[in-house]
Amino acid sequence: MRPLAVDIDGTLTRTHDDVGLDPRVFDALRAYHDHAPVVIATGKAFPFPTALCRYLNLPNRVIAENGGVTLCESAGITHNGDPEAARAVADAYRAAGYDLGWGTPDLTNYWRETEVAVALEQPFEPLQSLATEHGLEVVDTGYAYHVKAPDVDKGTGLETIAADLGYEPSEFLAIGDSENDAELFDIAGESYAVANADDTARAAADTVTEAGFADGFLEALDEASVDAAP
Ligand SMILES: O=C(O)COP(=O)(O)O
Ligand SMILES: [Mg+2]
Repeated sequence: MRPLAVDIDGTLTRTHDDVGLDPRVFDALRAYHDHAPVVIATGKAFPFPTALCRYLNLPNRVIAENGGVTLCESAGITHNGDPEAARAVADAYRAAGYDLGWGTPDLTNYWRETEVAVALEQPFEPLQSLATEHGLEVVDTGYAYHVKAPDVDKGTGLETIAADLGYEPSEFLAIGDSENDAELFDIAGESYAVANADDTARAAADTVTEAGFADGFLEALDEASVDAAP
């Protein structure tokens, strides 16, 4: 079986409004790990995927902050991107009278080290211009705007983790739902967008599942195991 790189929000969750994990994914991920490595690849800050690994009792193989932070056995923790520029964008956005939109405490950004996330209800245009001014880009995951370095993404994160595990990125199966998964899909050998995926993810994926959210994830696992692997 191929090693697996899987997104969290929109892929392991129940619906768009119920962002809780579908409990069926716990057994599915643990069973997958019995055969091949599992990498959690997310836009969320570092503690979220590491906590997921901890409570699934899986090794810490994590791409967080859209590649801004990675963790794997031998490489340990890596930091990538331009955290100063991301902080400068957040400061300028606030100085212009806008808010990151998460309330207090802001647990979306509290542990975030290399990028900044802004709630989708907040004005996009000023965020986009400030990001461009600072050499950054804004990615819309369907759950947040992420202000990040353009040369860092889940694909570059997978390069780090794959090398650490002794695989090529092209040996991986990737499953996700949004534009922050596109580079992961490009570099993986086999990729599935779940049915709720956005246009960018659908276009980048080899296959779009019939079912959405966790049902789509489980469907992708079934299909991928039929198609054998390296
Ligand atoms: O936090 C987000 O905005 C998206 O997270 P995800 O990459 O796990 O879907
Ligand atoms: Mg997602």
